[in-house]
Amino acid sequence: MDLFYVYLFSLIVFLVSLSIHFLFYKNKSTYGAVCLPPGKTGWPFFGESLEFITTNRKGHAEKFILDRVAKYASHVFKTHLFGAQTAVFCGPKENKFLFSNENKLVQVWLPSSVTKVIFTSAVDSSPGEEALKIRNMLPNVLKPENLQRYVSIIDHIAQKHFAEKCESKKEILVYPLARRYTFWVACKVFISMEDPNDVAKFTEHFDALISGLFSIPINFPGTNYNKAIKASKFIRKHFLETIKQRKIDLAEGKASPTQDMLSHMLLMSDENGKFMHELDIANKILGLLIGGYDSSSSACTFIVKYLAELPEIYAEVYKEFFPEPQKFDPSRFEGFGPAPYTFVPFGGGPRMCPGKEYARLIILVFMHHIVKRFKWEKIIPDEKIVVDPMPFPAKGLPIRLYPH
Ligand code: HEM
Repeated sequence: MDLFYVYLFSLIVFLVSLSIHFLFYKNKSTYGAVCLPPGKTGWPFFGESLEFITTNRKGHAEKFILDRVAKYASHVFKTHLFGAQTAVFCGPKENKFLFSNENKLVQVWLPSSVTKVIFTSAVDSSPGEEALKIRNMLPNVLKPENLQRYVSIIDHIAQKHFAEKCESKKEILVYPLARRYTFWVACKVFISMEDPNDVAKFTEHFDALISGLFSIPINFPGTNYNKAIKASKFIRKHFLETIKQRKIDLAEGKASPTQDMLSHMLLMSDENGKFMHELDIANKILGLLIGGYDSSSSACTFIVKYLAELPEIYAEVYKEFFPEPQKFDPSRFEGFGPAPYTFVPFGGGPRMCPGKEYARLIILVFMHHIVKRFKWEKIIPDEKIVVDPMPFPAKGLPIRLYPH
């Protein structure tokens, strides 16, 4: 599993570092001559983005980070990515520092190029305030009883996908299957969208958004960045229409208050009894889709990849994880786990991923369906891994299926 975690680790480091409004930059005038970490800020405007993107596309996302860690002999270095001065933090000590200093020494922040795609000018709060609202809202929307309600929906979608895409086939592409599955689940669970034509149209726009989100921010017709902005407008417009219709349906009793995240968000008020604006809701749903789509489908794909490479682990998974799963037996977690602050797939501290339980659920259902039905082997033994912005196998991870 090492490779996946290296990629995940570097992505986390990247996300964490991008989202830090670090005091070196923000409070320079207040603190006078601050001690900047070592590093280079590269070319004007481009900074080191081209090198970052190139190493990612070549499948060596970790190289950009590890080269600099070695060169500067430091787990903190400065660079310039996607139009923004950036400090990259890596290593357990540095993770601990970040996770325990949110809103004290560091604050959530996004490059303006990313904010321009995700949010609209009509939102007057900062990305930090937006993230805080999502963090406060999600536990309510994704609380265990709601997740429990979604299990049968998710299971139904997984069954449909495996029946349609795998049952009569000897070979399949895992990555497109995982993406299609996670996107269908999100469309249904977030906004009750299930018409195949709507979902397909939506997927196309969403893919354009994701691939332009972390690209060189040149807003010119034909660039990935320009396509991402257009896609984001299309998706938001669709969300707004859905939200308006849902309000009517809820008022007329044609929609259920618990049917999906959208109903929950519409009916949820803050401590002052204020409800969320329609545009606010549209932005939040878009943010959740961005946070959850690539990450979950990439995780599903890599689990399938590693289970093909590690048959002894597959055999254990097939037997299902624990001899007496219902028994209260905390000793099963004994032994040497990862050292603190070294294994942080969902981040840590106040910014820890608010979608982690939902993510675990959809990944688990996906794995349950594939493991229960098949054994498999990889068709391309050394398939290249590309990172854009999450890691994925360059040819989509073709596998040969062997039904049980
Ligand atoms: C395997 C799947 C996933 C992984 C590995 C993952 C990982 C992460 C990580 C590392 C962060 C922290 C980033 C930072 O500190 O800047 C994060 C934040 C976030 N994740 Fe996830 N995530 C996953 C799935 C999801 C899903 C399914 C959703 C939505 C339902 C989601 C929504 C979010 C949101 C909204 C944030 C921002 C939180 C904030 O800034 O306060 N994630 N995720």
